[in-house]
Amino acid sequence: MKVVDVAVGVIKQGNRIYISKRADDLHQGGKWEFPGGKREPNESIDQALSRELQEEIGIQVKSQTELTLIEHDYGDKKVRLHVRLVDEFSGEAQQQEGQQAKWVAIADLNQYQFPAANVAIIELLQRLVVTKI
Ligand SMILES: Nc1nc2c([nH]c(=O)n2[C@@H]2O[C@H](COP(=O)(O)OP(=O)(O)OP(=O)(O)O)[C@@H](O)[C@H]2O)c(=O)[nH]1
Ligand SMILES: [Mg+2]
Repeated sequence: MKVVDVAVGVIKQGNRIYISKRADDLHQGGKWEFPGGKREPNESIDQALSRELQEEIGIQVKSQTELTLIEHDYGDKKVRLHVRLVDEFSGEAQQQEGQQAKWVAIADLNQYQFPAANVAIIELLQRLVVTKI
């Protein structure tokens, strides 16, 4: 099965992260996610992330740093998540297609249901907080 490259943005303001709810009819629908999406042909991950965050939540990324790379096989789909920390941006994060979204303290991320591949991202964020990024 072909692996799908996905640019994922962990958008951070203070100790809070922006999460949004995936539409019910999508892959892993109804779960919470970090905004982002599939890389298009001829696009770098940087470009894909900037485009997706502009399209999905209306912000302009000013800096992105690599956090981690996660490969996950959902059985029906294989993804490679290129996870980036975005802590500088302009504009106000707001869902452009009306999905639910919220800013959540890193310590509280466990209270939300994410796709299985995200468990490792949340563990990493919580570890980084303890050691202070
Ligand atoms: N955006 C995003 N996708 C994730 C996360 N975790 C995770 O497993 N994925 C998977 O990555 C894949 C691509 O994400 P996506 O559906 O946002 O892609 P997209 O915005 O390009 O959607 P589109 O196909 O409707 O244009 C999906 O199969 C999704 O289940 C996450 O935290 N954020
Ligand atoms: Mg998306």
